[in-house]
Amino acid sequence: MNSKQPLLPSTVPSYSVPSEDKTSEPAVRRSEDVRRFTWGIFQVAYGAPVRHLSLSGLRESIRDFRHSAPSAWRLLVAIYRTARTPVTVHLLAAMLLIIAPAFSLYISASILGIVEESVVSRTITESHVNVLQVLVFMWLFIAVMSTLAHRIMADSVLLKGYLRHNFLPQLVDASLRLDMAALQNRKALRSLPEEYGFDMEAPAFRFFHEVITRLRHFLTVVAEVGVLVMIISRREFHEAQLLAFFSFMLPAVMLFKPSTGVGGAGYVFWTDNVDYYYLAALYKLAFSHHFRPTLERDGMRTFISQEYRRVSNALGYMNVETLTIQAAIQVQWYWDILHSLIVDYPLALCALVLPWGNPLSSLVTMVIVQHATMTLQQSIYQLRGNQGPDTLAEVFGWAERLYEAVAFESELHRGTVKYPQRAEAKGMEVKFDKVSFSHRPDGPCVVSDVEFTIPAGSLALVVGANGSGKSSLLSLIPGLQQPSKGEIHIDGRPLGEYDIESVRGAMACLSQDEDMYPLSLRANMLMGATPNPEGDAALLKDAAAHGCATSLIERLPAKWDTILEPASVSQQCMQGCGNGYISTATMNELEAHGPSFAQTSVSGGEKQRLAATRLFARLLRLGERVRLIMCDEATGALDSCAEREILKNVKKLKGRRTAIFVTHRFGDLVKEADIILVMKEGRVAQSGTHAKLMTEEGGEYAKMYNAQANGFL
Ligand SMILES: Nc1ncnc2c1ncn2[C@@H]1O[C@H](COP(=O)(O)OP(=O)(O)OP(=O)(O)O)[C@@H](O)[C@H]1O
Repeated sequence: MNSKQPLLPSTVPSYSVPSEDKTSEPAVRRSEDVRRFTWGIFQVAYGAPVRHLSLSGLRESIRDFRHSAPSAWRLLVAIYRTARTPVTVHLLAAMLLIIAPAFSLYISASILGIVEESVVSRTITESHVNVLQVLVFMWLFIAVMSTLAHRIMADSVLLKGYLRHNFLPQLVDASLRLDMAALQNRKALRSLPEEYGFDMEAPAFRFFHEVITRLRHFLTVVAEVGVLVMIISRREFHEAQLLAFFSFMLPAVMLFKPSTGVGGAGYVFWTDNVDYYYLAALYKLAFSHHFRPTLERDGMRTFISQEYRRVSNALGYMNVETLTIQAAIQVQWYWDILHSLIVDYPLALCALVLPWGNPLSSLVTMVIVQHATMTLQQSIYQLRGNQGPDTLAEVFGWAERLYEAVAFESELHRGTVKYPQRAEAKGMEVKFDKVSFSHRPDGPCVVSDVEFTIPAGSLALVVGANGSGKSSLLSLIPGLQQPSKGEIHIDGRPLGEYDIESVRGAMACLSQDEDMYPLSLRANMLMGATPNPEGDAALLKDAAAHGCATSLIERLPAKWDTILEPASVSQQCMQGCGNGYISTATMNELEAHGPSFAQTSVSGGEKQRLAATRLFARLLRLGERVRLIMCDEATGALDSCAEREILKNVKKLKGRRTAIFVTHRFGDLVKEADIILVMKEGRVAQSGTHAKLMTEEGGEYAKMYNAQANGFL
């Protein structure tokens, strides 16, 4: 959708239906790469098809092939080594499917030849009978074998299992190596599985399947045309002409007929019709339960209902269903007629020329034409249907991208120095030396030229207005983001020189909006720890007490085993893929016996209690190893008792560690802080103790403090 398009117009302008219906004959308006035309209320844009036969296109394809072929070959070999037996079976099945239709065509023509000879000579010899029997037996054998081969190719369960087992652990590592910067880079992500793909396709299978299937379908057509040439060479001139016509016209029509009205190119579509977007928004408001509480609360039910009717009337009977346009823009009419004559009704054309030939011979030719066209049709449909948007050269490119993803190494952290575990250390010293940072390379600096030192063991506060850069600043300390300028020093050494995992191992952080992982609460709290059946229960109890979450966990349905947001997996067949609708009784069965993926809702404050409990579990577990505690406005949703209690507990456990708190609430903490950094528009506007900052006249800190203090008057 056009981002400049206002979604909810203040006034709905009158709507006019486009005068021309250009559905069947797209009116091309632009001759550059992207072409556009109007389709009902929609604008359609598509890339000009580039897959025409041209020397430059051919050269480009060959160059792409040569570029990607080594990776493709490497991946094919790796797949073979991973799953020798399933791959061999798969390849044998593919070979059988290549020769089966051509062979069957050959056998049927041979049988018809024998029948024709017998009718002409009015006798059937014993050798003819023997040959006939062998041919029929072979025909049936091939039919059975190709049915089995189809099943093997379609199933591929074993092959997928091997691929999953071999490739997924590598991809898991690759994904976990992606740092925050890389996560914003779509190129780095494009070959990694989607987060919802757990029970979906096996890695590299699609590549293998595409390569084998495309080759198979191509070779199948070649083999069929080859057999047809053999058959034609044995027929009389008149029939041979007829056969030749169908053998070459049919593949030509089928192959050259564009698959859609835009030549099979991918396309996008949108509309500038404001009513359309307004109606879509009203539809969502009416049917989404998410908005029901606010709509009910504000008494908007009647308004939505009336507006829906009004805008629906304004839009009239225009089709707003994008499914039709999504599915396909129809091909030009003359292609459909040509297709119908040559491909769908070949026998009608045959019958046209019948009176000029030998009736028996023509009859045999008609049967051969019937069989040949059916077989060719099927193979060409498969060949075409299998062509996704990518060419074979592009499919080869998938292998290259997979290897790129597996080989990804973070650009950010190359340091190797382990952060020292000194028992006598007071805490972690954090120094910012003229540090600047922006979230995007071309974006504004959200941290600008920041300089400060937080001595080891001190308590530091970061305060400032919303958007002043506090969280961004904190994210630089564990190296989640890389400064664009300047350097951060930890205990006197540049952060970049450290093995970042070891520095992070010495930190315990709590951020603003922390979600629980889709695991049990117990697993959340003890993640990474060696299981200790006796100690764990005590640790969890202690952590929950510190995080004010004891009674909350008691109330949860499965206590510590509760999973707040389980990672759900599919439990239903896909309709429209040969499966029918799932009956109510079947759904009831699933509900009664299947595991529940229902989410357990907790309030914002309860979520923060659990996140705080996780922080305390880490602190209690790692003990002295943690030298820096960072809390980024982690108590904003808590009631004041819980907030006070949790902060008191953090301070209690702080010990000799350094602690950095980002806060908007100027409670007792400000008076205890050794250093307060006041952020304003990405810069440290002031720094010092509370007492010092309060004396700085007209200072940002005093203004904020007084505003809050006066708020309670
Ligand atoms: N991932 C991001 N991508 C782009 N810009 C971002 C991103 N995160 C934050 N920003 C922008 O950076 C600026 C500083 O945001 P930051 O979250 O650091 O401020 P803050 O002081 O912590 O705010 P608050 O008090 O509201 O939590 C803001 O303008 C924000 O919009």
